[in-house]
Amino acid sequence: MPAVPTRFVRAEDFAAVAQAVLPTDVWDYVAGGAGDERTVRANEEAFHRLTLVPRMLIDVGTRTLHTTALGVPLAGPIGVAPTSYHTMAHPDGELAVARAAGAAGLLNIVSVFSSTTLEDVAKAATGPLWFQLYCLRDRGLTRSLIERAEAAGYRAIVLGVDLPVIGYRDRDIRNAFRLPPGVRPVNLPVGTEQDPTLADLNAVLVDPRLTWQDVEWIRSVTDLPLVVKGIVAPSDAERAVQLGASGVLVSNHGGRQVDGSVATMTALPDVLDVVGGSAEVYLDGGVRRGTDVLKAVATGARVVFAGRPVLWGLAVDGESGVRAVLDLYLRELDLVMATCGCPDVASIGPHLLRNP
Ligand SMILES: Cc1cc2nc3c(=O)[nH]c(=O)nc-3n(C[C@H](O)[C@H](O)[C@H](O)COP(=O)(O)O)c2cc1C
Ligand SMILES: O=C(O)C(=O)c1ccccc1
Repeated sequence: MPAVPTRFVRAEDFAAVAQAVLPTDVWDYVAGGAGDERTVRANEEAFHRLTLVPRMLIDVGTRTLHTTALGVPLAGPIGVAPTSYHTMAHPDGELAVARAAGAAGLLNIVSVFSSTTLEDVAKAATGPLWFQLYCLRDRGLTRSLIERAEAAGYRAIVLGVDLPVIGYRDRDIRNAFRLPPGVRPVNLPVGTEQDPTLADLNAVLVDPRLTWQDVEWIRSVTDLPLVVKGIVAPSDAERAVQLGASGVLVSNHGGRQVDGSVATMTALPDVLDVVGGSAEVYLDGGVRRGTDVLKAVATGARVVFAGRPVLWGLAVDGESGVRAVLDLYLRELDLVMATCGCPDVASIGPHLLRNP
């Protein structure tokens, strides 16, 4: 086990310490969501409503959590969701997260709004990386980012489609939140002299006129598999797959975009009904415990991703804090698989759910 105190028994134990060490406005940026934060809570509550029906007298003496995503071997069906500006949380930022995810053998999705260049993250990484892109107003720049990700060894493009503009986030508005000094979107050509709000930066760069035609264009300019992130409507998932997406990441951006948006675990079964046979389906939002991972995988998710908990670990203790958070997910998942009668990921199925 990593060198962190045993008071960290669950991922959420890192939240309280992270809150204590981060500046208030940075904590609010990470923790907060859109509006009254009903969807932030709904994501977690949807997991709580699902109940498990463990199975007994199955040989679980030898267990493995191994799985794959788009052919990439992984130590488990949990990964790192893309989040912006990791050096806000810890000076080692994205490098610490990449090292921790690699050491754990887990998939790491790197945000285009990283505060470390995508090339430097790739050099530090020892495990698989996917690159999360927002389509920018400047299509030449968008294309060059895809080419840089290909050259650096990223194995998929994850196109974020749920952020035409940044949602109405009460906490950030109240705090007039701005990027801390020295924290910049270094993949992108923006000056270092301004003192922009996130919404300003976003409005300058990200294209709010994006449509399905642009998804086709992005699909056409790369040989990397395409994952569309930020979908909750089954018809949107269907269209993404028709246009050539290999995967769909069911996400409401951690409740940060549309307050009142459906919880991701509520949306997941309907998305699976439509595209589950033809694409891999992933989920994020409110995944906090090994039981949550099990419930999502039992419903049909290939891999689930954690956003805020990774940032809590990063704020608390850099690389080893992230490693500790990821290890908690794996350890909890291993034990809940054993106690539910699942020796491997393939044996996790809807038979374990009370309301499949
Ligand atoms: C501080 C923060 C920054 C984020 N930045 C991005 C981003 O740059 N790109 C992206 O696709 N999603 C971003 N997200 C959304 C996450 O990828 C993910 O959908 C969400 O955090 C999952 O919910 P969870 O935090 O409850 O695990 C961000 C989320 C947070 C909390
Ligand atoms: O804060 C976010 O959730 C996010 O996705 C984002 C996107 C662009 C710039 C900064 C943050």
